[in-house]
Amino acid sequence: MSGGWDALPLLEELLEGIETSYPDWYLPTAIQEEAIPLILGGGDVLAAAETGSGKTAAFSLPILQLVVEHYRDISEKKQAEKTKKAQAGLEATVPFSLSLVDRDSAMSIASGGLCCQTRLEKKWSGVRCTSGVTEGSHYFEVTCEDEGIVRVGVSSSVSRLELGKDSGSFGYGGTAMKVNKNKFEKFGKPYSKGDVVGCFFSVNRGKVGVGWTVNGEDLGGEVFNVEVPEADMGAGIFPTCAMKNAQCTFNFGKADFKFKPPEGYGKFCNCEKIDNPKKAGEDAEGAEGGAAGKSGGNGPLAIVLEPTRDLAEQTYNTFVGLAQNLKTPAVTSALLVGGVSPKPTLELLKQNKVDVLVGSSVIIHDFIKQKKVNPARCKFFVLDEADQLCEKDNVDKVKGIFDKIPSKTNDLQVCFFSATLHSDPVKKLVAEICNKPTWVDLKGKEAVPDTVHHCVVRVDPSFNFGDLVLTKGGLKGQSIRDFVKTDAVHRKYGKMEEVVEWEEMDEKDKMSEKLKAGKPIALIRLIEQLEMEQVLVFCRTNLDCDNLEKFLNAAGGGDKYGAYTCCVLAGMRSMQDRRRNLENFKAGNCRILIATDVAARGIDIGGLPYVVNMTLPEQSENYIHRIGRVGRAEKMGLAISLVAKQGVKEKVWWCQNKKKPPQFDRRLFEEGGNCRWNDEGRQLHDVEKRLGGLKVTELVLPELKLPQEIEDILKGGGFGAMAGSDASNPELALHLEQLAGDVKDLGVLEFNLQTNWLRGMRREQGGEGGEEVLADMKLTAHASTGFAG
Ligand SMILES: Nc1ncnc2c1ncn2[C@@H]1O[C@H](COP(=O)(O)OP(=O)(O)OP(=O)(O)O)[C@@H](O)[C@H]1O
Repeated sequence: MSGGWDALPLLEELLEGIETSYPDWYLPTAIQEEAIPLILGGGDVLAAAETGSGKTAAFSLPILQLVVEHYRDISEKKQAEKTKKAQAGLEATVPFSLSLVDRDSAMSIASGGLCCQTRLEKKWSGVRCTSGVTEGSHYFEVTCEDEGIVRVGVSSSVSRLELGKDSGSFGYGGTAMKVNKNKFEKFGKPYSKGDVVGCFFSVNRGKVGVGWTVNGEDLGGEVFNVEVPEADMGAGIFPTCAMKNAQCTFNFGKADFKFKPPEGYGKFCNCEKIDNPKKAGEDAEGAEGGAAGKSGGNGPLAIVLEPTRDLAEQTYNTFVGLAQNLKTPAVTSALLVGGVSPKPTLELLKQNKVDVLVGSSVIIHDFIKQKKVNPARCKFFVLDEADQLCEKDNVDKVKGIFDKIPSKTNDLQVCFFSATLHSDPVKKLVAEICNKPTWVDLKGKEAVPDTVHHCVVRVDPSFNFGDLVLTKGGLKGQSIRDFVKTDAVHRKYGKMEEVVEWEEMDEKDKMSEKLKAGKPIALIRLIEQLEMEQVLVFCRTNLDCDNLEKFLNAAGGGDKYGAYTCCVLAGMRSMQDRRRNLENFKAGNCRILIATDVAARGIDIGGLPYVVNMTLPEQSENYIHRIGRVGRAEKMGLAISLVAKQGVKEKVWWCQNKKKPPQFDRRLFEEGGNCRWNDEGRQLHDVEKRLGGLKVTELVLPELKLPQEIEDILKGGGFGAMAGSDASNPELALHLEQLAGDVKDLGVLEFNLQTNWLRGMRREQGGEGGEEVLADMKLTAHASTGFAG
């Protein structure tokens, strides 16, 4: 049982996006419940679930969230960095402490700003005080708290932190050496852990004098007294230390000194200070991040591949719909498919505004090759309808794209989605591009929704189709056969030059041709008998689609009120045509959508009741995808396949070389031509095997005898209605009856409450006029609850 959308770890804005764009998605589907947390958790995911089970949202929701989280992460890191730097800037200006910015990065400063430490053994790390002087005589102390080498002294604000290297820098180290201008001289005595080094110094009109004490012992007064060139003086002279693997604590005089300063030198903290000019730098990156929180290179963060342009467009629309309420940051999706100008997307890509790029594998591959899409930043790679993407022509493109993504550095997450993921090519690609993927297999091999009923109608070509007349449409009363147009594979009904007369054909060819002519007629009988409001019809080839369209138009196409209005969704049509046709069909302006496998895979047409296969698909996987256009989102669907009567075969075009039909060679493929006998028996066997049994119904023209369970559904809610909404369902009917009683009781209760309250009011006010209101209320109650108060 679903825990609801709230049980999924999705952002509030995405839940709002669902509510706004898809108000009828009351609960997540099973694949959404399984896949969303997995994808959000990171790692590669392979998800197989039945057609129409909501797989698109199962990957688009988590991908959108991961994109948002990626940007928020960057934003947060920048914010933290900024805060750290701001903090550092603040503390860097606290007077008489060790600067958090004027220091080497290996030098850490403890809170309080007086204790410093470095663990580098081979390299000097230094730090200067936040305050300095340009005048006067001053004293400070440094206590050594650790083994390691310490060098204590003063330096100008422009000197290097490695004390003693410049002319304005003076140091005395634990190895008993003093240093200025990088000149080391033996001096004083060694000091180390536990010793207190005092530094007394004077600055007077560009002259700097420096001397040291160890544990209170003066080592000889100002042992340096030198003129410092103005350019090396910077802003002034600052207490400084440099160390290797050591720790020490400064005392600028705020606490009592351990040893008295030499005569004439005051507490450094009492000086007329100048501030260390080195402040926390501006955070250029942080400024760029801004409210949108977007940065980190160009190119899309997610690439979603689809096998066809129509599907890519559909998935792109889902991304846009679900991302509606994402504002901080907003997530931009873009589409890149053939047949649609790429300009707007390329412009967005140029401006580095594309977060999710959805497109067909071929086109995205081309644009990557042309360097117009940069996959360098891609972190999420989704293969929808993955089994089709693994087919011969596609798989090289997919691999080509994958190879260009720096998968290791980007920690790339790869997701495969499809109704059928068990083929060898899929397994091979998974092994090549996935890293220990998690499987979500909700249906195993038979990823078919329970809401789809299957039915095979045997077409007997020996039936005299010429006797059938149309009962509807503009040609009502006329024989149908005159309008049937076949693919001319037998030359009888086509407009080919070498017409072969019917009498010249052998029996096998005649049967095949009659079968071809019989199937569109059977389709019309089905549409009429089942009173199909809408149906999606699959044909083998573009040519078959064209011919069926012509036949249906002749039989009664026309506008949306025509008996057999139809439009085509096939690969040979332009993108604009396909889009318009699909929209027309979805809007209910046309009854029959004729499609090829390539065009209709994954297409989502809400509540579609019927699919008819004019011929079975070559691969049984495609049967799953075809029939998956119905029975979506828990709606009932019926899939009917027109299959020849046993023993009869249909000759079909077999175009391996992609020649256009007029150039087709009608000889069989084995003889060097472009034809072959379609093996429907084998195809049916494959489908039956995949589904675990199919109901075969013999076609009896003009009446079709439908299986009882289909008749039952037709008498109940019908196909296209929600599963379980069948009014003949006695349990449901009982439940509705009980509910109706409760609703009625509630209405009575509310009515009584309100009338009593009104009567009370009336009595209080000494009462005129209340009766009218009561009468009014009674009317309202009648209207809303259907009973008298
Ligand atoms: N949680 C949900 N509740 C109700 N309907 C949903 C839900 N999620 C998705 N849908 C709807 O279900 C239908 C099928 O969704 P989708 O196209 O994502 O299916 P699919 O599993 O990708 O199918 P296919 O394998 O055919 O491509 C769509 O109309 C979609 O709007």
